[in-house]
Amino acid sequence: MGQVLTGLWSIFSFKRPYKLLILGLNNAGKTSILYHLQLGHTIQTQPTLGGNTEKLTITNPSNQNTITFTCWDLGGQEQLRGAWSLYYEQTDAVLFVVDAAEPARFATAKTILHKLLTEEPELRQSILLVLANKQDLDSAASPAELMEVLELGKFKDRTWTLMGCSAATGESLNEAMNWIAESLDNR
Ligand SMILES: Nc1nc2c(ncn2[C@@H]2O[C@H](COP(=O)(O)OP(=O)(O)OP(=O)(O)O)[C@@H](O)[C@H]2O)c(=O)[nH]1
Ligand SMILES: [Mg+2]
Repeated sequence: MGQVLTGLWSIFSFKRPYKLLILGLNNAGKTSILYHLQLGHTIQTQPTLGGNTEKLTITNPSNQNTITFTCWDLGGQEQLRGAWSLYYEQTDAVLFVVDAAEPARFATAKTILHKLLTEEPELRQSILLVLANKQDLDSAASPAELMEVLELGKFKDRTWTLMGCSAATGESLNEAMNWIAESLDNR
C-alpha cells in the first residue's frame, strides 16, 4: 500500500525539468562549463554555431531533492545572438558567462546582459547567475570587480548572484549549480 501511495505521489508531484539557458559572448566558456558539469572534466571546444542541449541531474544540498535541468548552451558570436530569443520561452534560470580575463569586452557583455534583464518579457521570471569565468588565469578580474562593472545591484526585483569560476579547473561549478537548484526550489 505504501509503495502504491509513493508511486501515486510521484506521479502527481511530477515536475518538468528546469530549463537552464547558458548565454554570454563567444569565447566566454559556456560550452566548457556545460561539459565540465556533465562529464566532470575539461574538454576541447569549438565555437558553437547552433546550440548544445544536455540534461543535468543534481541533488539540492539543502533538502536532497533530485533536480533535473535541460540545459541549452547557445553560440555567443555576434551574428548568432539574434537567435537566442527563440529559446527564451519557459526559461527558469539564465547562466550568463563572462570571460573575466577579457576586460575589453566587459562593456559589451554588460549591454547584452542588461538587455536580457530589461527587454525580454519571456525572461522576466528567470533567475540569473552570472559566472566570472577563467578565474584560473592571473589576469582575470575578481567577482567583486566584475560585479561593479556589470552594475547588477540595480536589479532589485530579480533573484540573481555573481560567482567566480573556472571551467579549466572546475572551481565553483558545482556551487553554481547548487545555488540555482536552491533558488528554484525556494521560488
Ligand atoms: N584558462 C581558461 N580557459 C577557458 C576556460 N573556460 C573556457 N576556456 C577556453 O576558452 C575558449 C572558449 O571556450 P568555449 O567554452 O568554447 O566558449 P563559448 O562561450 O562556448 O564560445 P561560443 O560557443 O563561441 O559562444 C576555449 O579555448 C576554452 O578552452 C577557463 O575557465 N579557463
Ligand atoms: Mg560554445
